Amino acid sequence: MAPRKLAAGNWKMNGTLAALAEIDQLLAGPKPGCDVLICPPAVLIQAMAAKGIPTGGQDCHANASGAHTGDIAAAQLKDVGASHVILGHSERRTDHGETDEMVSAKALAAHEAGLVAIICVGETEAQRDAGHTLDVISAQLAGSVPDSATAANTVIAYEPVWAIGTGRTPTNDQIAEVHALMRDRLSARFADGADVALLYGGSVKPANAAEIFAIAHVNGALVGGASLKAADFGPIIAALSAA
Ligand SMILES: O=C[C@H](O)COP(=O)(O)O
Repeated sequence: MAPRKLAAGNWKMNGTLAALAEIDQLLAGPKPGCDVLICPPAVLIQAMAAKGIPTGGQDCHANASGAHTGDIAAAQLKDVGASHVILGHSERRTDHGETDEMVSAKALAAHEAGLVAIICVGETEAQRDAGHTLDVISAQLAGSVPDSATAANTVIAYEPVWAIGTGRTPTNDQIAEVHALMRDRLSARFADGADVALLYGGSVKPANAAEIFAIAHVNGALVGGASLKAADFGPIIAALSAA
């Protein structure tokens, strides 16, 4: 089995019920040649899933239930229609102090609840400038991906922190280097590591999508800002379908 192609939109803390109509219209067209997923704020998951839109969460707690005010369990995401959950996004790692160990525990909880975990890794600009990118990615993969991972329940997203929301992207060679490393590491550790989908994320837009999707071991994208507008996300889905 080859990795499945996935165009995943991360709405972050954006969007309202009114925004669902636009994305609904986009996905109502002919079936694309790739999987499409929208990860809206948690309060919109149920309404989005009810429209038949493949939907994911942006975080979950490592525990199945309990006294954790403000948190959401993986099974609760699943209960309202989510199929995936983004974990370890750099904004969670920075804003909420999430460590690799915490991300791994959350991913295990997601797997146990029957969700696909989209586990994010990525270096800061300082780490890249210091020549530490490959070491950082290796350590994040080793620490954030639990032993329960398979190609069916896990997707890895490479998101250089400095490329998120900045309009800057790595060179094609830089993306290729990290994706090849991730493929090697996953293949060495997991029997079906060659089939785990690897996404690139960070300032993906219609103008650069086709070029990024042509890079070896790039199986799709985790798209932030450009997933909020059908006029932008549509061409990205089309580029991945054609890749
Ligand atoms: O999860 C998505 C990423 O953080 C990328 O965001 P962006 O496409 O707005 O740069």
